[in-house]
Amino acid sequence: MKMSTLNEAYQEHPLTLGDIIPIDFSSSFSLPDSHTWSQPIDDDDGFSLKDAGSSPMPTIDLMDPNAKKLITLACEKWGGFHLKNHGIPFAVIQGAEDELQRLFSLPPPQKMKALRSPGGATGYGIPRISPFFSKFMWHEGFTIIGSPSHDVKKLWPNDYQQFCDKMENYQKEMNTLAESLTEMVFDVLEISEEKRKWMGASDLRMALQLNFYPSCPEPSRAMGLAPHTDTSIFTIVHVKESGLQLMKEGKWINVQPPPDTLLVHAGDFLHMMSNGRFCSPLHRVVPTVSKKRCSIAYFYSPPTDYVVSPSVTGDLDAARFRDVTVMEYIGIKAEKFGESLSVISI
Ligand SMILES: O=C(O)CCC(=O)C(=O)O
Ligand SMILES: [Fe+2]
Repeated sequence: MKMSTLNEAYQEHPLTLGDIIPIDFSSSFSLPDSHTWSQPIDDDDGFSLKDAGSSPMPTIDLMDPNAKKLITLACEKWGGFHLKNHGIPFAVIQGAEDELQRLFSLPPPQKMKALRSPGGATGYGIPRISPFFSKFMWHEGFTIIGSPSHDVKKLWPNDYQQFCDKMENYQKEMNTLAESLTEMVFDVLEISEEKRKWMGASDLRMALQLNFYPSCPEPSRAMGLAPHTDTSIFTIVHVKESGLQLMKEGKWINVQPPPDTLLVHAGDFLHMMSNGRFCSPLHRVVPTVSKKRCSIAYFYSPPTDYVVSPSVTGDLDAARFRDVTVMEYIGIKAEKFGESLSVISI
């Protein structure tokens, strides 16, 4: 069996404990200086968070006979879309969300038992991108790769099976969905059968990120999740609340998901494979209200030894990125973060 992508790559890029351990949010009645971002978040571009009620990004019906074309257009224009009729049973999504709530409701000392190790990829902790910012985010997370049993046993020694079952069901459904979306864009990009050999049924190697944004005493000065792009082909996010924003033409756009949809967006690997045609949108989460918020992000990526290379279809096009293995790119991202795509640009 292949080693998991992130577990392997992160061993080389350990963090300090200060960049893993969250504060005790439940006893923070005002925003500490360490978590206060300099600008009130909703003032920087005049795009009011009070308009968070609808999303300008397209909603695509997976059952639509034109789905492939619509997905292509949305990936070109936005780097993402809302997906309805995605086929994932409500009970599977609700099951995962219930377990997420159960986990983050544990008392802080209990959650600390499953703390991510400095060179590790899975378990409990603050966002892995924290070292790139001078302030901390109003966020706690739990990362799962494959079976979560190793980490969850530390939280519920006798009662971990339910959590594992719900998360594994969720991962299986997400894998099937991500694979069919990826097949569509790979067809459009004329990616060869040879380059798709890694795709296969019930692959549990992908990362699942449970995000929890505790209720916040001063939301307009806090950052839920700082701006980043994802290291994936596609990321599929289950989220109900507002707060997620995508950067489009220099402006932050609110992308409040319509009911019963999943949010799908491209990551850096699809950007590279499409030679820049599909964007990997910069995105962030801002706490819009003092209420808590949660999301589940599934990152669909090729195996570590896969060579990501731009698919150049037109005769006049030249590759804009050099070939890079998934492992190498994860290493570049761990060091260079937002500069990573320019590091491999030709
Ligand atoms: O919480 C969200 O809406 C987005 C989460 C996200 O961007 C991530 O986990 O990479
Ligand atoms: Fe993300």
